[in-house]
Amino acid sequence: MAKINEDLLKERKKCSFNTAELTHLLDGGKDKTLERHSREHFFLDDPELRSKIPLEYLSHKEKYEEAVRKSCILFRKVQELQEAGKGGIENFREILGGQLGSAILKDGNPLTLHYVMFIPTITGQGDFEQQAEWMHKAWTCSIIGTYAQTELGHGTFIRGLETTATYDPKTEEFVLNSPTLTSYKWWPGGLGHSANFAIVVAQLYTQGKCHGIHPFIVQLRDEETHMPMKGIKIGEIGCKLGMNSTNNGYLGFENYRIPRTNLLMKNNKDGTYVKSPSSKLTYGTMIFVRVVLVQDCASYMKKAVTIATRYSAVRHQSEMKPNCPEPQIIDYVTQQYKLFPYIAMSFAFQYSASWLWDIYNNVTGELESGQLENLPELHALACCLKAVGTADCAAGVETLRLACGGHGYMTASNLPSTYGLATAMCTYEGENTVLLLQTARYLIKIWQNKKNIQNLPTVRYLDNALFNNRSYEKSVSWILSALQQVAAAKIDLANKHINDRVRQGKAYEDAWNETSIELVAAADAHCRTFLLDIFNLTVNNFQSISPELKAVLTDLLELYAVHTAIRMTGDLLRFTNTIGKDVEALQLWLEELLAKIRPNAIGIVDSFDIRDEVLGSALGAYDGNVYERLFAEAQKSPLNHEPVNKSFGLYLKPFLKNNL
Ligand SMILES: CCCCC/C=C\C/C=C\C/C=C\C/C=C\C/C=C\CCCCC(=O)SCCNC(=O)CCNC(=O)[C@H](O)C(C)(C)COP(=O)(O)OP(=O)(O)OC[C@H]1O[C@@H](n2cnc3c(N)ncnc32)[C@H](O)[C@@H]1OP(=O)(O)O
Ligand SMILES: Cc1cc2nc3c(=O)[nH]c(=O)nc-3n(C[C@H](O)[C@H](O)[C@H](O)COP(=O)(O)OP(=O)(O)OC[C@H]3O[C@@H](n4cnc5c(N)ncnc54)[C@H](O)[C@@H]3O)c2cc1C
Repeated sequence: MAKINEDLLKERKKCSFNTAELTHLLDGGKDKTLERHSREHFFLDDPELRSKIPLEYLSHKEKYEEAVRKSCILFRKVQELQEAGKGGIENFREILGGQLGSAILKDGNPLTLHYVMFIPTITGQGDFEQQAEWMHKAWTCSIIGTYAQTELGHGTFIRGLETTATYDPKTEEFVLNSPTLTSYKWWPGGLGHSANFAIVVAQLYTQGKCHGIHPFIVQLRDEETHMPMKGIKIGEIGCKLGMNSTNNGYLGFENYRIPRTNLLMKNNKDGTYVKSPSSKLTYGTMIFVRVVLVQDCASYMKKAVTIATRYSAVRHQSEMKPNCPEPQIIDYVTQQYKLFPYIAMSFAFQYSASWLWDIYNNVTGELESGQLENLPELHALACCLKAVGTADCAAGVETLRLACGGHGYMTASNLPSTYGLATAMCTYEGENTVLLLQTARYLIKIWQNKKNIQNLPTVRYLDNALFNNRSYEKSVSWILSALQQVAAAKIDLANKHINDRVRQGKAYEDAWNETSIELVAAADAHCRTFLLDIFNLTVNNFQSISPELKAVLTDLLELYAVHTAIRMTGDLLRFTNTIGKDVEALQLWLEELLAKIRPNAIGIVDSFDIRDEVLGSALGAYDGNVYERLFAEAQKSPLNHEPVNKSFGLYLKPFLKNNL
C-alpha cells in the first residue's frame, strides 16, 4: 500500500465519529456494505474490465469498440450474478448508472438502454403473451434493445412525434414510416450500431384514424449478421459534449412491416384497438427512469465531492498569515463553502431518492390493479426531483471542479467526464424546465382545489403554509416552515397571475406561458421544501445510531437547510416575515456550521467508501498522493512516448527556418 499523505493522516485522526458506522448507515446496514464490497471486487478486480490506454487518447471509433467490449463483459457478469442467485436491483443500479458503471465506462455504456428502458417498457406495457415472447430473449440478452422515442424534430412534445405505424388488416401487420426528415428517430442510446431491437414510439393509425402515440417492438438488425433490416435506415448521430461511447443513433423507416402483435398491448386486451384508461400509462418508463436518476445525482455528487475535499486537504496555497506556512486550501472558508454544502446535498438527494423509490413502487403496484389516483402526485414529484437533482448535481460538479483550480481541469481529475455525465441528465428523460412546468401544472391544480389535499403527503403542507409567519429561530424547523411558506406564496402568486391574465381576456394557455417563469420557480421551491423535509425526517428517525454520528448528521442537515435558505434570501424577505437581521443570523449560522464540519470533512467523504477505481481521479485517491499521480497520468499521453513528434519535421522546423 502506498504511503498516505501526511495531511490526510492528520485529518483522519481528527474525525469525531466512526466512519464505518456512517458507511453502514448509508448502505442500509453492514450486510449491505459487505455485499457492495463483494460486488465491487467482482467487477473492478476483473482485469478484463480494465483499459490498457486511457479512453481520452482513443479515437471516437476506438472508444466505441472498447465500450462495447466492456459492456458485454459487464452484462455477462451481471447474468452470472443473477444465475448464482446474487441478483437484485442493486447490481443493475450500480453497473448501469451510479458508481461502478461510470468507473468502468467513463464515457457511457452503449448497452444501458437495454436494461434501463427496453426491458422496463416490455414489462410495463406488454401483455402476458408479449412478456412470454420477449422477456426471456431480453433477459438472456439474446436480443439487445433500446428505446427510440425522440425524433430530430421533437423530444419534449411527444404527442407531436411523426413516425407512423399504419395497420394493414390484410396482412395483420403495422407498416412503419418516417414521412419527413424531422420524423427520424434521433438520440436513442445504443441505436447507432449496438442494438438489434428497439421499442419504437409511433403514431398508431387504423382505418385512416390516428390514435396517438404507442410503443412497438421493432427488429432493427439481422440477428446473425447485424446488417440493418431492409427498410431501416440507421446510424450514429456523432460527437457530443460527453457520453461519447453511448452510440446515440438515428433511425428512419421506409414501409417497414412488423407483425400486429408487436404493438405493446397491456392496455388493449382483446387485440383490437381499445383506448387505454389513461393515455399517460404509455409514459410509465419515463417515470421509472426519472426516479432512478435521482439516485444517480447523489452518486455523482458523492464522487465529485470526495475528490475535491481530499484534494483540498492535500493542496497548500498562499499565506493566510505573514511568515506562516502555506495553509491547506480547505482552511479557506470560501473553499469550505464550495465543498461542504455539496457533502450535505449528497445526503439530501440520497434520502429523497430513497423515498421516491418507495413511492414509485407503491404507485406502480396500485396501477397493476387499475388504481390511478396516486399517479399524478408521483409524476409531479418525480419530475421536480429529477429536474432539481440533476441541475444541482451538474452545478455542484462544476463548482467542485473549480474548487480544484487548474488540476480540476485535467481529465485525470475525472471531474470533466463526471460533469459530462451530470449535465446530460439535465436534458435527457425530460428537459428540466419542461419537467418543472409539469410539477407546476399539478401544484396549480391542487391550489385551485384543496379538497383532497390531506391525503396527498407531498403537498398537504400547502393547506395552511401561506400563513406560517413564524418569527426567526435558529432551527431547521423554522427554515422548513419558511420554505414551505415561500413555496405556497409562489404557487398562490403564479395562480393569481394566470387568473388575472385570463380575466384580461387572454387564453388560459397564453396566460400560463406568460406566467411560466414564476411557475418554474414555484415548482423549484416546492421541490426544495420536499428535499429538506425528507432529510429532516430521516435524521430525526434514526434511533440506534451513536450520538457522535447523530451530531455529524445534524450538522449536515443544518448546513443543507441554512445553505438552501441563504440561496433563497430574496424569497424569504419577500414572502415570509424574515427581516435583514435574520439573514445576518443565517449567515453567521452558516459560517459556524462550516467550522463545525471542517474537522470531520475528510471523515465524512471517507465514509462514502468510494474505491479509488471508482473515483478514477489523480486528485481524489485515498492515499492523497496527488502530485505523483498527476505526473504518472501525464506519462500516459501518447505524445510523451517519443522525444520528438513528427510534426516538428513537417511543420515547425520549416516554419522556424522561414522566420529566420
Ligand atoms: C430489468 C431490470 C432493470 C433494472 C434497472 C434498474 C435500475 C436502473 C438503475 C440505474 C440506471 C440509472 C440511470 C440510467 C443511466 C444512464 C441513462 C442513460 C441514458 C438515458 C437515456 C435517456 C432516455 C431518454 O431521454 S428517453 C426520452 C425521454 N423523453 C422525455 O422525457 C420526453 C419529455 N416529455 C414528456 O414527458 C411529455 O411529452 C410531457 C412534457 C409531459 C408533455 O406531454 P403531453 O402529452 O403533452 O402532456 P400534457 O402536458 O398535455 O399533460 C397531460 C396530462 O398528463 C400528465 N402526465 C404527463 N406525463 C405524465 C407521466 N409520465 N405520467 C403520468 N402523468 C403524466 C400531465 O401531468 C397532465 O395531467 P393533467 O391533465 O394535468 O391531469
Ligand atoms: C445524452 C442524451 C441521451 C438521450 N437518450 C435518449 C434515448 O435513449 N431515447 C430517446 O428517445 N431520447 C433520448 N434523448 C433525447 C432526450 O430525451 C431529449 O433531448 C429531451 O427530452 C429534450 O427534448 P428536446 O431535445 O426536444 O428539447 P427541446 O424540447 O427542443 O428543448 C429546447 C428548449 O425548449 C424549451 N421548451 C420546450 N418545450 C417547452 C415547453 N413546453 N415549455 C417551455 N419550454 C419549452 C426547453 O426548456 C429547452 O430550453 C437523449 C438526449 C441526450 C442529451
